[in-house]
Amino acid sequence: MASSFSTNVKPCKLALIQLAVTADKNANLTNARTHVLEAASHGANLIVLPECFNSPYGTNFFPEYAEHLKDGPSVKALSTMAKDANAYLIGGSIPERDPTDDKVYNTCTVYNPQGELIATHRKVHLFDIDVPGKIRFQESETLTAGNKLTHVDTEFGKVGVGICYDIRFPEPAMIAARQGCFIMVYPGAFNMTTGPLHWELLQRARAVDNQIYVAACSPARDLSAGYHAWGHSTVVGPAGNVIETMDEKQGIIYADLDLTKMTEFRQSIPLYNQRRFDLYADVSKATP
Ligand SMILES: NC(=O)CC(=O)C(=O)O
Repeated sequence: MASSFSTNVKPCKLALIQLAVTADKNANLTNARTHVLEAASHGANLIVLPECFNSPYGTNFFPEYAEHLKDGPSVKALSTMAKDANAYLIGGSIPERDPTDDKVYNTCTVYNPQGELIATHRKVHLFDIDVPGKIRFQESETLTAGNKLTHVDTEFGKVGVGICYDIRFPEPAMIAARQGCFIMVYPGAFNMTTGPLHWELLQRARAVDNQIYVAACSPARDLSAGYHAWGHSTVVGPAGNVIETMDEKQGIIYADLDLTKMTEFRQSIPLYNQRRFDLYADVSKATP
């Protein structure tokens, strides 16, 4: 099966904004705006914020900070930011309350340069882990899982979106790549146990298996908070190479994404024409 992504698109400059998150939602939104406009002033036209950038990361905080997408302050602020930045904005994630069932979701909202909300992704795989003596976290105590995969059409090509724990599952990235996405973007907040072990490894794995770009954007580490994020927001190329990464502090990294180079790499190692779907299933065809 040949690769189905289009190369007839503009190159783009990606920015990952590793924000310092506080307990003050308005301050978080103001900080996000400052950094989004800074990224845009450096030429970024695809800008990404971290998981849970408007609230502390913790199961007790999700219901307290949750808001409706229709008229919540975060969606309004993000839409204005995207418009003022004249850029696509992958708005990290926020705790979302659905007015129809009152359930709370960990939701990424995506905006075009006109500030229109063009996609939403609710975290599909909830972060429920228990590593004895290290970390126990059960998102399902207060969150409900989403039930769809998310691919967003942009003028730079199709973008796949997942949130944090979603990266541990190879299928969504595999499906996105085979359905024409050139990048998977994961707002995410790994921690001091799983970050050093798996953060970069998983990004490189998703990239090299699928010959796509992968970007993961974390909050900055705050040792006074209950959850210590690993940081290290990173962009990985279609060869599995780390293009750009950073430490645990607040900051921005940039990467020029070039689909021509991606095509050349795919032609030199042509996995897309060599798959043996006579021996194993094509998960992208089995999507409900
Ligand atoms: N926070 C997450 O959703 C995931 C995580 O930290 C991990 O997989 O490790």
